[in-house]
Amino acid sequence: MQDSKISVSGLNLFYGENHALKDINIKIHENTVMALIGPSGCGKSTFLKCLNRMNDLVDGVKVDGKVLLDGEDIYDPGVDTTLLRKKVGMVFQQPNPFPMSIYDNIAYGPRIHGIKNKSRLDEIVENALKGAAIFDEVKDRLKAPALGLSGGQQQRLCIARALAVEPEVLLMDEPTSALDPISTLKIEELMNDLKKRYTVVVVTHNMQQAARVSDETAFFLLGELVEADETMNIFGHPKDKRTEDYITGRFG
Ligand SMILES: Nc1ncnc2c1ncn2[C@@H]1O[C@H](COP(=O)(O)OP(=O)(O)OP(=O)(O)O)[C@@H](O)[C@H]1O
Repeated sequence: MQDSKISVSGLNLFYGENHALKDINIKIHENTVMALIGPSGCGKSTFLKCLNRMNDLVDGVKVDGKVLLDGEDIYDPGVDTTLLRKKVGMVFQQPNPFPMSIYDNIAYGPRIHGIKNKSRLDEIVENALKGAAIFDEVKDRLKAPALGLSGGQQQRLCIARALAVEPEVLLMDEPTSALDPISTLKIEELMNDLKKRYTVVVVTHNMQQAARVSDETAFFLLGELVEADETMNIFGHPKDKRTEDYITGRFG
């Protein structure tokens, strides 16, 4: 098995009095896709957002424990969260392109990080769009508004936008739940490709999707991580009865 890209130990998160994540310990390996599954409200999105400190933006949140990215604790007080979120990019459930051109959506992040040179930006935009398997569909209308794309195209554009700042980890929060089956398939194929260069962590409600796209799966229940293992073991030979009950549809 590959090295751990992310190593989480003793992670607890409270939203006020609500103990939403309870003593989570897990390793996420480099160049793999990890799926997070579990019933609604079990803490999947909360856990995902701990990996780039997006929860810091919520009032009244308290986090303790360690989240190591390449061995460095991302919760150390000295960590620059802007740089952290550059390394650990995120794609959300609803495609959320900015109300600007396709080109400017992708160039936005690199420009913020100081890249001004036109030919360098052109190159970044092209590579990011290619990396998200959407370049051929948009190459003749880069100056057109991003909001004119279909939902599935918008989501791949958002993936391209995340790739443009050269992340190492890509977090995806139910990235296909607002999409039709064909767009979903495209994103699933893309995930398989993305793991060659990035480490991907994806929240999904769709267990077939978890089985199709991921190398490892983590099952959460009521804020606890019940088990995490290779996907074929989780779906074929789960160790915990609760995992078996969930994947066989007995609850959730
Ligand atoms: N911003 C917030 N403020 C307060 N409580 C929150 C917040 N976000 C989530 N919670 C609570 O934390 C718990 C875990 O929620 P979370 O969204 O992580 O679950 P989830 O497994 O991703 O659910 P779903 O599958 O429905 O998206 C829930 O009890 C939820 O109500």
